[in-house]
Amino acid sequence: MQSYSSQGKLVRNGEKNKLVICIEGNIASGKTTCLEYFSKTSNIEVLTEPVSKWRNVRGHNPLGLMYQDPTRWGITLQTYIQLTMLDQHLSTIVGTLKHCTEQSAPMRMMERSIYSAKYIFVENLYRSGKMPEVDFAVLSEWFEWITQNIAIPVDLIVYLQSSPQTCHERLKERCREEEKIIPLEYLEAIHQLYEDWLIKKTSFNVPAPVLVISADDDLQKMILQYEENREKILSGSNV
Ligand SMILES: Nc1ncnc2c1ncn2[C@@H]1O[C@H](COP(=O)(O)OP(=O)(O)O)[C@@H](O)[C@H]1O
Ligand SMILES: Cc1cn([C@H]2C[C@H](O)[C@@H](COP(=O)(O)O)O2)c(=O)[nH]c1=O
Repeated sequence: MQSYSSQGKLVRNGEKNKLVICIEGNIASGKTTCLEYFSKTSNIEVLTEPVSKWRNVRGHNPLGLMYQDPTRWGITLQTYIQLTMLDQHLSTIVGTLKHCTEQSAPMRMMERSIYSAKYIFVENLYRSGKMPEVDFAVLSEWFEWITQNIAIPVDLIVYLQSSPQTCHERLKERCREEEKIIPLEYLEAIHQLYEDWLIKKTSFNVPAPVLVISADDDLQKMILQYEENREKILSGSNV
């Protein structure tokens, strides 16, 4: 079922009042770990990034292909990520939902967003000269059509701000096969794009207020920070 917002955008019925929190941050900054922590809270629907789809679409691995040859496969991966992110934003299917007494949780926490896929990763491929102009133009046309015609509400962005060095260490520890070739410079470029977008606010539209949590700490200290910020996060506020 669908309806239209006052701006004429397509809206998924029943989703109008759901609070949407996006957890943003560099690769291996601790987003999934954060989502796993909050998944223990009642009435929160948790949606992690569909990385398994990006690693296996009908037997193909666009994530792996992109890291091997970004110029050839960047558009393929990013087109698919844009689709799967849109699907996540619009999905009415309940994610990891603990102790939820309602049919659909009043709050959704999701890992990244269609916005960061475009403003961070597509942008990085393009700026680093690894995405041909025509691929960037086609992806941009798709993104603009989607965001102009479909309501993709986000109420709060939680930015896990971490140093690229920390991410590099954690990435090596996590040891995802496709990511073994990621150099520190790649994480530095992603970090800079995140900082320009969410801290300096000089690059692209920021679709929601931003709550910054420093994410270089060990797990125990991160949990303390999540508890200190719990009320803000669950009320969708950064103040
Ligand atoms: N605060 C932390 N301190 C140390 N290691 C962490 C911390 N948070 C996450 N990790 C580990 O770092 C790796 C990346 O974390 P993950 O949550 O998967 O990051 P992301 O989802 O942002 O890519 C995982 O191996 C995870 O267990
Ligand atoms: C959104 C997005 C992600 N990727 C890549 C970056 C990482 O290798 C994985 C996601 O893993 P993370 O630990 O959750 O950061 O996917 C990409 O290349 N393009 C994108 O738009």
